[in-house]
Amino acid sequence: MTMLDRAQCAALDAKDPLAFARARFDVPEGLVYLDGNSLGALPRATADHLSAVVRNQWGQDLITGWNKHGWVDLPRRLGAKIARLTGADQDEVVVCDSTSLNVFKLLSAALALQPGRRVILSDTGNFPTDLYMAQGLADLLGRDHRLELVTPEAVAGRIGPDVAVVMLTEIDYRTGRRHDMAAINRLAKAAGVLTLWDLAHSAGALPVDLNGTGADFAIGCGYKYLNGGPGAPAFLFVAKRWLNETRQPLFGWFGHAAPFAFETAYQPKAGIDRFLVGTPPVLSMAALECGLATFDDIDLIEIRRKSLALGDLMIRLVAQECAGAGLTLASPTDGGQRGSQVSYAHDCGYAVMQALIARGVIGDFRAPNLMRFGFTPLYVRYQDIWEAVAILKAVLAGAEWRRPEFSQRAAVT
Ligand SMILES: Cc1ncc(COP(=O)(O)O)c(C=O)c1O
Ligand SMILES: Nc1c(O)cccc1C(=O)C[C@H](N)C(=O)O
Repeated sequence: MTMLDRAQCAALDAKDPLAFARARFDVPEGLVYLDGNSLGALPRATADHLSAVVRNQWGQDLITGWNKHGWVDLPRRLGAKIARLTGADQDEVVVCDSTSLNVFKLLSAALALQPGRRVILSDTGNFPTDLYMAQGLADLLGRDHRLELVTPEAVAGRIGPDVAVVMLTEIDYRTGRRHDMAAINRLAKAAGVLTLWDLAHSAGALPVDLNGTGADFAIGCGYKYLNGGPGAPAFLFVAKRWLNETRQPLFGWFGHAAPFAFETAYQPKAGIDRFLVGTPPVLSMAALECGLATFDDIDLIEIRRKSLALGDLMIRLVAQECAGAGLTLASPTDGGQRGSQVSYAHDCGYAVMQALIARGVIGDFRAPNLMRFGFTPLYVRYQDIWEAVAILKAVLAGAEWRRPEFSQRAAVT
């Protein structure tokens, strides 16, 4: 294979059809940001928009803002934008609460549709909060419900008549390995099993086709590829066929048929609104609105194409520049099996990542030994990958990562 150099990476940027989108973000000068899979970068419009919402809408219009500025419609308005990114209809998605809470709500709703089935099936690589919420719910239900974990490869074979729900994260947060959503949905449907997908590492990173593949339920994050800011509200999807069949157990007034009638008895609203609980966090939603606007006029096929090209480039450059330096690729080499990140195992991965961050290359570390690099095609350039690998090579060749401060674990990694 021919050697790649910086000039070739620059040439890829020069003909990148998504290059214009970087101007939609404020990425600090001199930084290579490869952690948009954990926290998306700041959209250029967010600070002014938030300031206007605070000063003009809240400051001037006070309580009248709920009607005057459509604050009350934000969960549906933003949900409709996420629907476009996830292959859903506009009335099937709503923005609310956190991913964890939405797991609880939708898993409860799904289990209630499956009397007589007791198993929640997931895989050992799933993100812990999803597993914890399922364990908590199974405890609460106390009717022999249980969470069963198998390896990702064994999920398809385990789908069967005792399984109520198969709950999976499409893209593994550690390795970027991708589940075949269409195949799992097909198998599940044939066995009478419902599906609940976590799209935290999918939404905004690759085209998702919830309805086309027959998904039943899904949830996802607003602060990763959707660029909604730290702690941005999450979203949830319920397929139309279940919308009025299901209820979730958190009977909050925003899910009530007539919240401002202030009745004492709960009556769920028709449609997706019954999955709302309480008052929407308007300022956080205003930030997420700007995050979602970064996708305006952008084709997700282009995003996927560039995301895979960035990942392939990283894999090729690391093989070329860092051979024998103790890195083992932990992500699929086949792009079709991979999300928008590449991870490497290294015995001292945490310290190496801290040394990289100190030199302006921001990725992250996941225990026990994985260094993660995420690619956000709207603002990551091919030259950034060159830069990241050149710095990785220098860090691995030197001794700076052995400095004691780089081994001290921070509270949040
Ligand atoms: C797959 C997945 N699900 C859920 C979460 C987090 O959920 P929450 O936003 O409720 O903290 C994350 C990351 O934080 C994640 O990677
Ligand atoms: N949600 C996060 C947080 O509150 C602090 C630090 C990181 C996160 C993350 O999103 C981590 C992320 N879900 C992961 O893939 O590991």
